[in-house]
Amino acid sequence: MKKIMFTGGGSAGHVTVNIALIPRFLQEGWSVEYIGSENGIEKQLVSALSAVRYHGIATGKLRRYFDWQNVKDPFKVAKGVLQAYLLIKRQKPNVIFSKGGFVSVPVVLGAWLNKVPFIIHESDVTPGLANRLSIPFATGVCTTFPDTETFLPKGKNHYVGPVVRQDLKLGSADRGRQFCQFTDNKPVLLIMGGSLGSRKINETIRTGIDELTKRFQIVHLCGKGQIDSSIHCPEYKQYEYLNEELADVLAMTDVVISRAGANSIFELLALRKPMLLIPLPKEQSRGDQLLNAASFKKSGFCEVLFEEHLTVNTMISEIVQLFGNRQAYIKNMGNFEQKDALSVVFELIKQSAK
Ligand SMILES: CC(=O)N[C@H]1[C@@H](OP(=O)(O)OP(=O)(O)OC[C@H]2O[C@@H](n3ccc(=O)[nH]c3=O)[C@H](O)[C@@H]2O)O[C@H](CO)[C@@H](O)[C@@H]1O
Repeated sequence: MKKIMFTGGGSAGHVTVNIALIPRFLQEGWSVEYIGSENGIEKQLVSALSAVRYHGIATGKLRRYFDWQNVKDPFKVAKGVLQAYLLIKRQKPNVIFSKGGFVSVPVVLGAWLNKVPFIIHESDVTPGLANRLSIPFATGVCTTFPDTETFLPKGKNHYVGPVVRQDLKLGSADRGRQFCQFTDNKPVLLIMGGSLGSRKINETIRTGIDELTKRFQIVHLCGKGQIDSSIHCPEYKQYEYLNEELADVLAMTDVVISRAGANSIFELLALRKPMLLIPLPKEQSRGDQLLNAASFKKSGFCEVLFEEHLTVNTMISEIVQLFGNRQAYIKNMGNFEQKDALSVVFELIKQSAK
């Protein structure tokens, strides 16, 4: 039986592509294991898959700011490399697939030391730090955006397009309304502040709640620990994070306000949901979401509101306008050619396996 090990984590954006691919490998009779951090979101998401064995290793975060943890973290990374090396040596996978995020670096090094081929996936236009460190050792790199090629060494690039979880397309609007106790005579606005939530977006939404609920029923995915229990409004439902219910909630959704994380926006595109994107600003990131949002805007899939212009008033006027023009965005999204990226990546991994 062939064996694959997946890695990737830190935020859900570094896990969902793996979650999309895992069922295909299981269906094809592969044994599937996962290496992630001891306590990250990947552990929570992968633990729900009973057929997948999870291994936790020590990880250090690659921070862009000063923190005393930065002094301890190199030791944790070294421990993680040793753990990953020994795990891979013992488990003998035929191939490793890495979705990036800081947990993936020790795994990639462990794979390289054990001479196990590994494929990387990069969802953003520009490769993240963890992937940049890993690319020189990788067998190949799958990309969501065609433009990523310019940042990769010759011969390693495989432009595959977005890999979207199949079950997201199977939602039911009726089940979504039942879950949220919503009616079907008022439009639904979904707010996704990225997989970890966004404080700034959360605050703005909550300040504008009276005005917004005049027009919309609202589902707010606000991030861990960010529920505001002082708000009691039947047309405003808050959740830290939704798993299996997300497909149903998306099915009943008319318009979305979202960060511009690559996985989220391609899922919204696949489901033809008009979106107002508020990309994570440059000060808090390497600017990948600004590029993602610009690319979607150019194709007519979304409107963009920069965080420096974000106020209750700009947000409400932009979302009302987007809702009014929603058919135009839906039409543009209909022109996007969906490739079967999942099968392409599956074949590529299969061919690379030793
Ligand atoms: C702060 C940060 O580092 N953000 C990065 C991170 O975003 P982030 O982790 O937010 O990732 P994405 O937006 O790409 O993906 C989020 C995933 O979580 C899922 N989801 C979200 C909320 C929820 O309640 N339930 C649920 O299932 C979405 O459907 C999606 O599949 O990775 C992305 C992909 O590399 C990057 O583009 C982002 O810049």
